[in-house]
Order: sequence, then C-alpha cells, then structure tokens
Amino acid sequence: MLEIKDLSINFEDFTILKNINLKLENQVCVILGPNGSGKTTLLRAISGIIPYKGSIKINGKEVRSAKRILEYSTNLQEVYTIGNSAWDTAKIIAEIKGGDLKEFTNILSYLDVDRKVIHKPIYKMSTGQRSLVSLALALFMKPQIVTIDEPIENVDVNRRDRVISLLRERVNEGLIVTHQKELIKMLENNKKEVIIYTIVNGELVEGDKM
Ligand SMILES: Nc1ncnc2c1ncn2[C@@H]1O[C@H](COP(=O)(O)OP(=O)(O)OP(=O)(O)O)[C@@H](O)[C@H]1O
Repeated sequence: MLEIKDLSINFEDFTILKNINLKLENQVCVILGPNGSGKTTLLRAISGIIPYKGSIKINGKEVRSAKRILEYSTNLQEVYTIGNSAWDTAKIIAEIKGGDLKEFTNILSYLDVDRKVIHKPIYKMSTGQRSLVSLALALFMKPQIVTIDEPIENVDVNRRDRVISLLRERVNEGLIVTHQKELIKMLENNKKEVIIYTIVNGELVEGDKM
C-alpha cells in the first residue's frame, strides 16, 4: 500500500509539488501533466532518491527512513547507474532482494533486447534500449509496488505491444507516468481499474486535465 500525505517538494526557491495526497491499494495510477510539471519528481520522491516534506509510506514504512533506494522498484534510470552494466545492476538487485536473474533475461528475451546490450553501461545504450532494460530491471523481481516513468515513449511499435502486455501482467500497484494517453485504455482490463491523475500547478488533480 502506498500512502502519500501533504507531500511538497521544492527545488531551490521553486515549489514543484504541493499538497499531494494519494492512497493506492492494489491499484494502478497513471499520472499525466505537461513538461516540467513534476511527474518524474514525484516518482523520484516515492523511490527515495530525493528529499521531500510530508509523508510517503510504502506498506506503512516511511520512504525517507528506508535503508537503501533499491528497496523500491522503479524504472528511473538514475537508480541503476550504480552498476557497470545493466547485467551487473540486475545481479546487485537480485542479491539484495533475493531474486532470480533468469526472470531478468526472460523479460529481455520477450522484449527482443539483444543480449549484448545488457553488458554495456546504461549510458551507452540507445534511448529505446535504455527504456526496455530499465523496465526489465524494475519488473524482474515481481515487485508489489512499482513506479514507471514513460514506459513506451521511445519504444518501437512492435515492442510497445509487449511492454503493454508486461505492464498489464506484472503491475498491480503503482504509478505510471506518461504523455501517451492511449496507454490508459491499453492498461485497463476487466480486473484492473486504472486511476488517472494530472499534475496541475504542482497539485495532483483527479482525472485527465490535459
Ligand atoms: N534536481 C533539480 N534541481 C532543480 N530543479 C529541478 C531538479 N529536478 C527537476 N527540476 C525541475 O523541476 C520541474 C519538474 O521536473 P520533472 O522532471 O519532474 O518534470 P516532468 O513533469 O517529469 O516533465 P517531462 O514531462 O518534461 O518529463 C522542472 O521545472 C525541472 O526543471
């Protein structure tokens, strides 16, 4: 369960997010909003990467008091640059969390990512490859809660369908940031409700306000 109360985030003298309240329990939430509105900032805060005011609790535990950022599953690429390559990073995640690396390679095969790619540092991958590998890293441990930033933005049409299938199958609770509104319909099925929010002037407003 994810519970956010009175969250606000400032960078230098600017307030990026304010009065954010959100509760998710076995729900998927899609976050819309214009460029620079604070979508990625919200995911960074939930992932424990940046400081925040207010409260963000995952299963009752305050994120800022988590011992390591890898406790939470996210496809934010900055989380994964700690490894020399995506493969090294997957090994670190699997070791910390006690998971199966085979799942990582299975997802990469499903997304048709060349095995050579995962042995490159993340910064040497193409933009689309980086998206696919980051998604595989975020999902291979079958996490309960995930945050996903722009999962289909730079992905070709054929792989896009596979990314959507993976998200439908594996994401039961979490936040997905996108500019691609068609993703909302694609994620919905008869079992899953997708809640939509838009960041408007730093606040989280229910529904599609774009
Ligand atoms: N570390 C930082 N220091 C200062 N300002 C920052 C920092 N990170 C983000 N910002 C600013 O915060 C605002 C929100 O950025 P963010 O990346 O969250 O936007 P976004 O909604 O994800 O945008 P986009 O749709 O363009 O990806 C922007 O104005 C950005 O310049």
